[in-house]
Amino acid sequence: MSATRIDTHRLGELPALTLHLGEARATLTPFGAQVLSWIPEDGQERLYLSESAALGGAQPIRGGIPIVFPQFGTLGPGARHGFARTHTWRIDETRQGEDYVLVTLQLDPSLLEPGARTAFPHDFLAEVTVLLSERRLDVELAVRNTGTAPFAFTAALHTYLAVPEIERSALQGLGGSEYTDPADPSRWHAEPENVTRLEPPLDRLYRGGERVLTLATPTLRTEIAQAGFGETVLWNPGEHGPADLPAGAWRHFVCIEAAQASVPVSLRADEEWAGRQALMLPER
Ligand SMILES: O=P(O)(O)OC[C@H]1O[C@H](O)[C@H](O)[C@@H](O)[C@@H]1O
Repeated sequence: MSATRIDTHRLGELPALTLHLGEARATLTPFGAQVLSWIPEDGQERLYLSESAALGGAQPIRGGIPIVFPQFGTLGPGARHGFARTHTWRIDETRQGEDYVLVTLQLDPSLLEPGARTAFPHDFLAEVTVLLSERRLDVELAVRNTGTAPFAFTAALHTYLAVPEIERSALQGLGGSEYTDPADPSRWHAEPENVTRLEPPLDRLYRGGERVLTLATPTLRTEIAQAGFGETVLWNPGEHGPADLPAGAWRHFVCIEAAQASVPVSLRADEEWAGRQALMLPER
């Protein structure tokens, strides 16, 4: 039996929780319901967090697993990538079993700054569940329409995976899919190769989600699966990236995002949608 525990602490200005299960651990903050670190039982950090990430509770945090909701990118009238990543979620539940540790966080309109509702004036309950087990981390985003009228949204789990050197990393499992530009999903291209070399700048949205991807670096292999989300986005800005990435930092991560971006999710009153991403150590 593994020892489980949840520690509370601070990261910069932000409150944080670290989930422990034996040697495995994951750290998250209620600001954005964002996972910031996942270290599975092999002791190797799998998530990238920028050394220049804003940890003041006002700006989005560059790294970990940002929750994108209710708008992916600029595909709508609201804030870029939505308001979920810049609001503090309520911790709804923490639970520990013999082989897991779980935290659930919630966001609803009562927690939003007034301006955030202008572009998305709907009644909703969003729930993020972070589940740590010895060899995997599961993150789920569930959204319920708690109002009386239908609404639509786009969303993603914008996961930053750490790689020692992006030039020596590859992603297996996308062969046979089609991809497009996430900012303008109109023209689609075939991806004939099953092993995608990661050559930034990279910004691609792939159709389909029912597959297991393997991120392979000279020293680490991580498997990535998703459900509910029908698309996968690969992103790395290359050397001309945003200001909250130090020089050269682009070489040390790739975003592999479980997304629902080009096709919005529509929910009628009382309907719920859920999407998940699992990060896993390969079978021994
Ligand atoms: O800088 P951010 O708002 O966090 O966005 C970072 C990136 O997210 C996604 O992957 C989009 O496809 C990119 O076009 C965007 O640049």
